[in-house]
Amino acid sequence: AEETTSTAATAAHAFGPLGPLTDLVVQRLRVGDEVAASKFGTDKPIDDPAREQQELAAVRTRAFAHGLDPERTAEFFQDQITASKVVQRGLFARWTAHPEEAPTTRPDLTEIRAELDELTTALLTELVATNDVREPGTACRIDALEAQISADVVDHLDELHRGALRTALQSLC
Ligand SMILES: C=C(O[C@@H]1C=C(C(=O)O)C=C[C@H]1O)C(=O)O
Repeated sequence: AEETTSTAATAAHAFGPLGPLTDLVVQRLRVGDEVAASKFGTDKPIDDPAREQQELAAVRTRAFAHGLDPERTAEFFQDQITASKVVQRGLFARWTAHPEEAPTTRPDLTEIRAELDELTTALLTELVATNDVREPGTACRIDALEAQISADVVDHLDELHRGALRTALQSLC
């Protein structure tokens, strides 16, 4: 049943010029669910500052190579990491309060991190493709809202993931 749900969610598309980027952001949030499942009930902390710094350093270098602003790009990825931790903390709280909802299998964090690395590449490509659309200003904010609100609906996001999506998109424009 889980598998069917995530396949259907992947098929949904957020609207507007920032829709494809937002679809990737939602995909990354969903990987946050897997990260939570891999850490819950272990001694692995939700926060891994060393891993985060390593990701952000790589992103700065790759942003420059892609012709993107390194600081702005790092800020976007910092938001993705913060949003992932919002999801992880929310799920930890949910699973602690309702142990019957906790995952019964524990995915491998190394494999999940490889998925996150692939999403980083896809996100960088989409940041390049939307560089003009993301010119700071009202038009970008409207495009971002359109993408965000449509993603809430088409991806059937719950309260936790809607909040995390807001965090993930907060410095898009
Ligand atoms: C996803 C993880 O959890 C946290 C979130 C991260 C992210 O979204 O990239 C990175 C490190 C952790 O602070 C992880 O440990 O890999």
